[in-house]
Amino acid sequence: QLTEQDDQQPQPRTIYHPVWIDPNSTIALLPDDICCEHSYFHIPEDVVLPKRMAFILGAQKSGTTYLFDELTKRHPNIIARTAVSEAKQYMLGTKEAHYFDQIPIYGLKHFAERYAKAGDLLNSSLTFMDGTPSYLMIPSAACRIKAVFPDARFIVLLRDPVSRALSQWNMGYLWGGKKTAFNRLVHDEMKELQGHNCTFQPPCKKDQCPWSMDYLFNLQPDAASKDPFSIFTRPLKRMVSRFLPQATGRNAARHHITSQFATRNASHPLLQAANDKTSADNEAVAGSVTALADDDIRTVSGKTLLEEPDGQHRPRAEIALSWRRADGIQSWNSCFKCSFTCKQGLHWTGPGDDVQHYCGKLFSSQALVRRGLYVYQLEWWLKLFKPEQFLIINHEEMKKHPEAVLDRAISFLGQSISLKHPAGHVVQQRGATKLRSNQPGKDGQVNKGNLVIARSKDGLNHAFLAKNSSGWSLPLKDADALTKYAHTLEELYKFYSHPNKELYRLMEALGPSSGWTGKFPARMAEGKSFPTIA
Ligand SMILES: Nc1ncnc2c1ncn2[C@@H]1O[C@H](COP(=O)(O)OS(=O)(=O)O)[C@@H](OP(=O)(O)O)[C@H]1O
Repeated sequence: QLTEQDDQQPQPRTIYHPVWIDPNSTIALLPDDICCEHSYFHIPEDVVLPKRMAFILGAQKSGTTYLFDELTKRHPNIIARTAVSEAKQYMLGTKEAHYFDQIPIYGLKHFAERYAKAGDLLNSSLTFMDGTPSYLMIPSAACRIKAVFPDARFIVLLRDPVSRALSQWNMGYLWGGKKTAFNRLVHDEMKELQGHNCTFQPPCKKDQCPWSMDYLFNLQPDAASKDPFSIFTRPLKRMVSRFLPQATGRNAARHHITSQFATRNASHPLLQAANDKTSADNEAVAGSVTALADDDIRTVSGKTLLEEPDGQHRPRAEIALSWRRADGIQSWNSCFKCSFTCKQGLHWTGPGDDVQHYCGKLFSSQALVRRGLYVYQLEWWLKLFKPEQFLIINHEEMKKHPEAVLDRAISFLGQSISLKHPAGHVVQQRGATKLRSNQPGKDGQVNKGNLVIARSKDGLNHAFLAKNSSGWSLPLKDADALTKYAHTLEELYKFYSHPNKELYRLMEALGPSSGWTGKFPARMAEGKSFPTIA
């Protein structure tokens, strides 16, 4: 019998693609990994998608623009999407689609159509590229890409996380908006991370970290002297709730799954080697960390909070675990949640989703510090894709040997390096706006090698406008930044030394085919990386 509804026009069939996770995978998803479930979206049946899709995933400020431009300008078979207009060529034009990292998401047709204007999507000799550098740190983006392009290829450029952070801060500074000091941003983020148990980092020895009490006294003497403990309240509350005997059912369940995860994770063939090596390190730090963690808990509560309901003390080692990477950052995802960039004014994600929850409310979206925790980001991507789908490049190497890196990237994308044009050449792609040539710009802007340095006072706009060759470098807005923030930079180098080590171990586990070589520089080359405004 026909109902009123059946009488209506047939609705287009909506297929939501939950993200596919290999049922045989030895890597388990945690409850906090649910953002994959929230990443579903509609794939229309009639949408035509590129047969071969590749992404430069990040990291932001690691030379992604240079690489993207060189690949798409100099290789006839590596195709960027078309620009809407020449004015928007460089920002959100051809390079950064920002499609998989936003909610609400536009229809896939919207994503595909600008690629379709640039080349035949079904031509399997063409590789289409999206160079959005925030994808790497957004777990939900990985889920979505998995649903649409499970066989995509990924290029990941990684730069020393400290100079990367400074470069990002400088861009924001130049970009306008709120001019917050670099050390202030770092400090706030560190607090935020600790508040979410998202740091492997041992709690600071009081006077040794830039985000320590002493540092805060210097930075904000008024606030700190009025209520010194307010500074630590939130992070410690989290710790307390985690270890209090009257743990909620959720916490108990979570703990159970966490242990399972640790076991399953350790048995994953890819990560096993890395984990084996890491565990010795973890054991080494556990003791000192335990004492510090204990201290902090006691300080806040005024009593011992480590008692089990039956009066037993929890083993110290278990507390220490919370600061260890394997358990402390039990899931990269839980420390980034299902973060997305929210498009302003729109409030839709999907059935039952709470948009606000995923829109940078839990963590600051700037993520100066988090963006540099590459190893955890990569582990997440490696949960969803095969290692051979990744090429991971040290930014240092690209600086020194750009042509060799380009060749490697071209081969990795399955293209022939014999078709690569010399530097400065622009392949005219179908439908693409003509790119400007490699000539020095107006207003004293000069090309230095492949880097464009704007010498004008309002550096950013000019740097963008002057971007007449691949890659771009922004003048350091605050010429004294390196001196002013020397202490914070120094502390950041210490902070990253552990995750960097873990990164190198993961790279070792992946083997030479990952593309990774060398290490990050131990210090920033003074005055070299950051030109100042003349
Ligand atoms: N060929 C080459 N090799 C190595 N590094 C290079 C290259 N070209 C540009 N750059 C440096 O890359 C920084 C900009 O990175 P991105 O293009 O990824 O920035 S962005 O994320 O798109 O905003 C930017 O860093 P800073 O100058 O420190 O800001 C550029 O100097």
